[in-house]
Amino acid sequence: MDHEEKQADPQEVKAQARAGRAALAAMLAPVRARTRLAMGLQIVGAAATVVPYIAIAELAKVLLAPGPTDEGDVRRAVLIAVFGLSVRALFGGVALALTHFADVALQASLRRRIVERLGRAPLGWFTANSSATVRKAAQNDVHDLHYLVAHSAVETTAAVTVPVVGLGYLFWLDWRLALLALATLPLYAGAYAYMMKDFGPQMGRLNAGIAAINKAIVEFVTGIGVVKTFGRAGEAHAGYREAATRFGEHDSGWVRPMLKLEAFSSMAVSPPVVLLVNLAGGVWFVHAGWVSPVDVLTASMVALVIPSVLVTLGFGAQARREATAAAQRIAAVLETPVLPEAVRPRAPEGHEVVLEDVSFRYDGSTDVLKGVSLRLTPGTVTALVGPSGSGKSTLASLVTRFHDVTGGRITIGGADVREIASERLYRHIGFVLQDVQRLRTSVRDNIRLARPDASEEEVREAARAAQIDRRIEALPRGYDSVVGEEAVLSGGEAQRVSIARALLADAPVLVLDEATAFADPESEAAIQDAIARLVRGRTVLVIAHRLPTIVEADQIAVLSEGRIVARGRHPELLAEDGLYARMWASHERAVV
Ligand SMILES: Nc1ncnc2c1ncn2[C@@H]1O[C@H](COP(=O)(O)OP(=O)(O)OP(=O)(O)O)[C@@H](O)[C@H]1O
Repeated sequence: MDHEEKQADPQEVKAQARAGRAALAAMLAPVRARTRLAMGLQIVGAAATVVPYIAIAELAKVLLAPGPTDEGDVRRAVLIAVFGLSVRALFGGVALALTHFADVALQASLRRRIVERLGRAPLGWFTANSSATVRKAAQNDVHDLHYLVAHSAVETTAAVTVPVVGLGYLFWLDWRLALLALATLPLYAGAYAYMMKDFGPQMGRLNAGIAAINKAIVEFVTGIGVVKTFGRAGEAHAGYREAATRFGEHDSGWVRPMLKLEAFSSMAVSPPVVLLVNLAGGVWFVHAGWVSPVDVLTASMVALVIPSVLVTLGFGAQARREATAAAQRIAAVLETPVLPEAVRPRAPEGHEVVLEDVSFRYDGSTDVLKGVSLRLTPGTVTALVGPSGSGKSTLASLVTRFHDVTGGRITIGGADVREIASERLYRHIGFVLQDVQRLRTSVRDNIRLARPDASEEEVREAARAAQIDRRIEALPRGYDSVVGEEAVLSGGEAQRVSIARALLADAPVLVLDEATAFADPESEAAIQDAIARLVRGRTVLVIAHRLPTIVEADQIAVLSEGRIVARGRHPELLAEDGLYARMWASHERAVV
């Protein structure tokens, strides 16, 4: 196991942090004005928080003063306290409402921008991985901004304003009282600075330790079958034990002393200690004749408020860190490459598909397809065959414009696919792929995805032709069953739903990836039958895995390492005695 603890390059970490802050600032720009207004209101509201304390002190002075109590003074003190509380509630409430409205607007606009951007992303961009990223960005990451926008700005403002105004009042009252209110803070700050001294690298080591333990657990669990079979449980445990021991050593070496220090520093700002210091010091001040007992009481109340600022600032910093990371992920999704839409779109005339000298690379350096030219005549089936990795799926995905070619061009009915408006393109071209697109909605809606206005009879007709109608009718709620919940479909069944969808869409050009392995012969025959119906009369490009499709195809294109190395019908290619004949021979051997 690798125990090397990788330390990130500090320059890189700094650049990352800068990029994160910039992404966050750009994302929050639309709500900045409202956030600032809310902070302004909150300063007034928070300053008013101190007013009742002062009013109570004044009231105490009035009540404790020798001689008869002046009712007018009492009433005035009470009114001032009520006024302070009201201003605080009103301004604080409006400030929070403003930031919450800003947050709702920001979330909605970010989600809209994500959807709008993804609507223009090439379909080839949508993989399982990218779907997870998008889901995380649209749900969790956008939500992670909530605390920062709706709460943090306003709460931090309040947390800073209250002690500052309170201290200002204490300085006005007596500077010694103000300093007394701050007396325990240097202890806290000193302990905190000491804890933070080595924090970054130590946390890195701690996280590396946890990662090592997790890795050992995953290794053990995923290999448990092999481990048990060969009676090696002891050895497998050793990896975990070693990782756990290292973690434990580090834990006792750094974390435990830190925890003691933490407890000490928290105690320095805890209410009992603050109260004790202020009252004890206050008693001394009173004896010295510097202040009155009522002033000591007021100062103690203000001193109690001060530590709360530390907690709120801590939360604020944490929220900012999380929001920064979230903003970076959202920014990445918002920068998803998009397929350019033609300014003056063209309409295809006819259904012939022509690939002219097409090249393609995923990564900007290696050509996966090199100078591929191919003509797909309307009403014929072209079968793509070739070894694994030769570029068959890539070629099919270019015809459906899941990606744009990096060289050459592809035309449908004489128009470059890049010049056809995408909505029109997908009325013209249908696809049934292995990685079957199943939506979490009713089977009916899955079938009529391309034609939402299709009648019930048309949906059923398509399902019948795709040989899936009886299976759907046997589902708990028939066509209303939700795919993935009530309708758990096997690979073969899902592909037949896709075929029904393509039949209903009735696009004249069809790209088809035949399923490789759906075991039972009944399902196999049903799919074969459904496909035969589907391809009839269309321009078809099929990634062929089944013998009948290949043998009966009007044209077979043999791909090898991104080039078409042979083209023709089955008997012609066999006679050429090249790659195709070799593939055929090994296939026959495998079948026999
Ligand atoms: N999304 C992708 N990003 C980067 N490279 C890819 C991507 N998809 C495929 N490739 C690479 O392109 C080459 C052609 O892959 P492709 O899937 O088109 O071949 P294939 O003939 O369809 O293979 P198979 O029969 O195994 O499905 C391979 O080297 C593959 O690694």
